Amino acid sequence: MMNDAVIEVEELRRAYADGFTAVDGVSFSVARGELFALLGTNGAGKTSTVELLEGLARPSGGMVRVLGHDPYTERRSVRPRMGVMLQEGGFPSDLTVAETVRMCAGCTSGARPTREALDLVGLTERSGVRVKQLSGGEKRRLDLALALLGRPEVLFLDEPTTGLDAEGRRDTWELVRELRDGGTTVLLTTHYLEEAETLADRLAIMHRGRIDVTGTPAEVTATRPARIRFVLPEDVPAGRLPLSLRAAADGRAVEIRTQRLQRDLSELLRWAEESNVELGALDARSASLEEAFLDIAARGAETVEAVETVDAR
Ligand SMILES: Nc1ncnc2c1ncn2[C@@H]1O[C@H](COP(=O)(O)OP(=O)(O)OP(=O)(O)O)[C@@H](O)[C@H]1O
Repeated sequence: MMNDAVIEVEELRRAYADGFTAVDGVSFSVARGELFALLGTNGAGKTSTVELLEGLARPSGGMVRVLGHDPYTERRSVRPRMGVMLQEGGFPSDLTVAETVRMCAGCTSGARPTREALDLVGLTERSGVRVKQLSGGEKRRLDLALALLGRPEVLFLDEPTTGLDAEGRRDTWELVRELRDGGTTVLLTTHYLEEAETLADRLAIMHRGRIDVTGTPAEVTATRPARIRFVLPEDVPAGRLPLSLRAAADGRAVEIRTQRLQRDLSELLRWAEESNVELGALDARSASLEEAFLDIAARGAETVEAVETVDAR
């Protein structure tokens, strides 16, 4: 593992009291100033993993280090240096926004001024409003302001943009990116693939307690084939397709999955041109993170792929 890793996880396991193993041998590391996204199907074990990193529970097995410390047994050394935005923040709903921030600032050493914290998340205008009157998205932003109060070195964001509208989501992305650029290490869980694709330096996709694939968004996407789809005219049997493309036909509808999109597409178009065949509903697209995700969700967790096991940074 690298020396400047801010988060290090090796063979991490978490079994609940009922015997269910929610985290089943997870390993990864996050370098200083890196933004790492943890994606996964519902119940994959993301929150169970992040809670171990935050020191909220003791692992059943394996190793966790945050800033070089065990976040559970050495919580006092680590907690002041981390910012945590849980999936559901619990704050007293009768206080106003500003009172809530001030109350939290009271127990945070070196806290940002209230005004600055609210400015960061665009809640300044709402500072006199009671928390219970905030919208869901505004509550998420207040959660984020609280996580940022102590200018943390490492920031844990559990689904930070759930419930935000498109503009709020983009504002949050911008802020998270600025924090990362300023040197903050960020671990983010999200259900929004676009969020991971845009923000993450590296990501991991979890499925049933394990990491199924990990790497940069481009590396993860590159593990999946591109796709060409079209419909053959009624009078052109699939048998007339070039040999290399024939296997993909199912009646008139053809779906070619390929690692060599340009080559196969050129071959197809050349053949169509020469044979004077009009391809219906022609659609060719590169693999996307969404495709990688859906493939993993549809598959078992039996095969573990690592497109990147050594950190590039
Ligand atoms: N206290 C608990 N006792 C037993 N099982 C639990 C407990 N908490 C969570 N689980 C189970 O552990 C599994 C992983 O849950 P976890 O919340 O970590 O997943 P997740 O990836 O964060 O899911 P989501 O995307 O739906 O938030 C789920 O099957 C869940 O039902």
